[in-house]
Amino acid sequence: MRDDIKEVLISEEEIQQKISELGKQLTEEYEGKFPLVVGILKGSLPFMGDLIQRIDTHIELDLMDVSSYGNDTVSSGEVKIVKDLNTSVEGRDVLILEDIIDSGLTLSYLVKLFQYRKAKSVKVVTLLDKPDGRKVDLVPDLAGFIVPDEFVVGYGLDFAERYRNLPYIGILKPEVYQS
Ligand SMILES: O=P(O)(O)OC[C@H]1O[C@H](OP(=O)(O)OP(=O)(O)O)[C@H](O)[C@@H]1O
Ligand code: HPA
Ligand SMILES: [Mg+2]
Repeated sequence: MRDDIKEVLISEEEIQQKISELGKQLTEEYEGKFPLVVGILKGSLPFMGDLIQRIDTHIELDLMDVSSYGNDTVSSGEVKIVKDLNTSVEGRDVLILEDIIDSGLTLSYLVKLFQYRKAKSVKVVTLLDKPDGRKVDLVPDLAGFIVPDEFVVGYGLDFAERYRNLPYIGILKPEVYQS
C-alpha cells in the first residue's frame, strides 16, 4: 500500500497538531450551543473520530453518507444521498465535518439542504481544502490545510475505496490511477 504513495504531504503529527487547534477554536465557538455535528461518510471518519475528542463542550453527533466520486478521481457532479441523518436539523446549529473540499459540489449541496431544512446555522470545517479544484463558490468556515490540485489519499480519503487507513495524507503515484 505504502509503495503506491509518491509523496507524504501531511504527516500524522501535523494532522494531530492541527486537529488540537481546530478543536480549541470550535470549543469557543460552540460553548453552550449544543451543536449537531454531522460527519460526512466515509471520508470524514478518522477526522471526526479525532476532532470530536478535542471539542470540550457538549455536542450531538450524526452521520450522513453521500457519494459523488465512485471509483473515479473526478466528481460525477451528482451528489447521491446513501444514508440521511437520523436527527432533525430544524432550529439547530449544524457543524458539517469534511475530509476535503475539492469541486465544492458535495458541500454546496449539503449546506443548501440543511438551510432548506431550517437549520439555525450551518458551518463547515474541513481538514483539507483544495481551492484550485473548485467548480462552485464555497469557502469553509474553518480549514486545516490547503492542498495542491493533485489527487490525495489517506486519513479517510480513498482512491477506489483504498488507502483510507493510511495515518497520513499522501499523493498517489499517477500510474496507480492511470492503470
Ligand atoms: O468537493 P467535492 O469535489 O464534492 O469533493 C469532496 C467530497 O468527495 C469525497 O467524497 P466521496 O464522494 O468520494 O465519498 P467518500 O467520502 O465515501 O469517499 C470527500 O470525502 C468529500 O465528501
Ligand atoms: N482525494 C480523495 N478523494 C477526493 C479528493 C481527493 O483529492 N477530492 C475529492 N474527493
Ligand atoms: Mg471518495
